[in-house]
Amino acid sequence: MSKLLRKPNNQEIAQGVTLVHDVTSENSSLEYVGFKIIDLAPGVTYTEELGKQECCIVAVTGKINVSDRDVTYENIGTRKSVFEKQPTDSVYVSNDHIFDVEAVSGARVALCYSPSEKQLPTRLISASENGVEQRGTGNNKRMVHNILPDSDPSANSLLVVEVFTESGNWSSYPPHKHDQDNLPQESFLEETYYHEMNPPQGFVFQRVYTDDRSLDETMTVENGNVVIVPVGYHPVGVPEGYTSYYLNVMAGPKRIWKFHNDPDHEWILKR
Ligand SMILES: O=C(O)C[C@@H](O)[C@H](O)C(=O)CO
Repeated sequence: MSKLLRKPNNQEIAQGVTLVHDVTSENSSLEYVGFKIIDLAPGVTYTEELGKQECCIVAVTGKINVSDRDVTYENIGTRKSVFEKQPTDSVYVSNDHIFDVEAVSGARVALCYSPSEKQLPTRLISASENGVEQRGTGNNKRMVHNILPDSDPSANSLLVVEVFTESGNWSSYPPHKHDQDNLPQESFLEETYYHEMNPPQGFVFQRVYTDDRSLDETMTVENGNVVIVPVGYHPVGVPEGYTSYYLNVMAGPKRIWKFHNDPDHEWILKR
């Protein structure tokens, strides 16, 4: 099994709280990005003390209340399935806070982390604030929900987006990378991909590779899997009949998404 591909772990860590994924700097090669998926049964509360990390709490599905013990946002979350293709609500909580996530209905919640020292205000990022972008042409069309783009100064390091790629299409394509801290040409951002497919028996292919091919892995990614992108290009191809959803978390030393296209494939943009 690839070191970059994570299957759901589904560990019940408390009654009604299932830790589906847990990517940390201890169990991966990532330094800047941490990622969890938790499933909560209705009425159950998950609590976490952040320490020196900031967190973007994304209501992937279901309704939740989120509190940093100072401010509380109630009944947030907009969809039963990501494939309703509606943006959802999220909450940014800065380092050194304790937060509670209480499930109003059964809920799947993504917790996106990055190391952080400087406190910023807790903030509701409402669904209506998500910039919805249609990118690409032909079989490269995809739709993006910008939850925490680099134009939004709410976070110190985190960048968070959702991407929907229709049947037979490609995204993160032509292949691009962001693994050099060399602005203004390119930024260094690690990344995680949390994938879902509709219908759920579907799969996508994701390749992660570097110019020198010291890393070159092509993964068959199934519903609920996470792909870790420490470096390299990371295109996604979606087979006919299936729609792909993924939630991207990116972070690095500078909060700028400046990518570099693979020169071998950049011509695709110029057709
Ligand atoms: O435009 C896309 O296809 C989405 C990707 O850019 C994705 O968010 C990513 O690769 C980030 O580096």
